[in-house]
Amino acid sequence: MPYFPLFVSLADRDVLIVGGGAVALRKARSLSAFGCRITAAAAAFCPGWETLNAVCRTAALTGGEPWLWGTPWALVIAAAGDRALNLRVSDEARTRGIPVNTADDARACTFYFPALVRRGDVVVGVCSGGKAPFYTKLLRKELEAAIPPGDGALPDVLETQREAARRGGEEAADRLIRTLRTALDRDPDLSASQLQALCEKFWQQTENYK
Ligand SMILES: C[C@@]1(CC(=O)O)c2cc3[nH]c(cc4nc(cc5[nH]c(cc(n2)[C@H]1CCC(=O)O)[C@@](C)(CC(=O)O)[C@@H]5CCC(=O)O)C(CC(=O)O)=C4CCC(=O)O)c(CCC(=O)O)c3CC(=O)O
Ligand SMILES: NC(=O)C1=CN([C@@H]2O[C@H](COP(=O)(O)OP(=O)(O)OC[C@H]3O[C@@H](n4cnc5c(N)ncnc54)[C@H](O)[C@@H]3O)[C@@H](O)[C@H]2O)C=CC1
Repeated sequence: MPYFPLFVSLADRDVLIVGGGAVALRKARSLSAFGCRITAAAAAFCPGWETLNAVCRTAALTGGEPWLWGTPWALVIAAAGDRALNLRVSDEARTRGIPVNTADDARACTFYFPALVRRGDVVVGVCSGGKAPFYTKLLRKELEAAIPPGDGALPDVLETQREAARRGGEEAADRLIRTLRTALDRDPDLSASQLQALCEKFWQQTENYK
């Protein structure tokens, strides 16, 4: 059964990552763009953690340590290189009703970590139902190439165009987006007011626009 992509706010929420290797770091990097506070706990941390705004606690763990569970975590990621530790962390999180991702066992996950493409507020998450992460990774690379970098500027300006887009119809609305993309492709530094002006010009030139 496929998993439903639930887009939730992590702003100002606490996330626990158990593990300090490359896999834990990749997940921490992905999460750090979403405004959560990250606490990582591991016996050792690989290079790269120092560039992240994460609280790193160095300790050999069994997963049942009371100090690990004193915080109301929004999410828990079990990504240590120790299967027994990851399973214990997964159990402890599930007992508390906390969504948990277990990096070495798809069956011990209550949610999967997606491959991500992010352009500002535009977020695409890819998942293969836990079956083929290397396929998920390829799809992510293809989507990276398909979604222009400038798309991150679109939601803020298009938010102001919803009524006009409804009145203009779907075909015109699609053309408006392509027009803005072309402009951003030429000049990625266009300001919000310049984009707004382009929208107004677009509608003035659009036939049948009432
Ligand atoms: C269930 C899941 C749980 C979870 O969320 O971690 C899971 C589980 C496992 N992954 C394993 C291996 C690999 N995972 C990757 C890569 C990624 N894995 C990610 C997600 C997920 N992986 C979840 C399912 C997602 C889905 O439904 O598709 C991505 C999308 C997100 C991220 O981790 O950031 C990220 C790509 C990000 C990107 O590129 O954008 C690579 C490739 C690489 O690293 O280059 C390999 C090596 C190749 C291989 O083995 O296939 C193993 C075996 C471990 C072992 O044998 O030691 C398990 C355990 C198991 O399958 O039970
Ligand atoms: N889901 C995914 O995307 C992938 C998952 N994996 C799995 O993810 C896990 C981690 O992989 P890597 O980061 O490459 O491993 P790694 O060996 O580089 O790092 C393991 C980390 O776990 C910590 N650790 C291990 N036992 C511990 C203990 N008892 N107490 C505290 N810390 C402990 C180590 O200190 C280290 O920080 C492995 O189980 C691997 O099989 C591997 C590839 C991709």
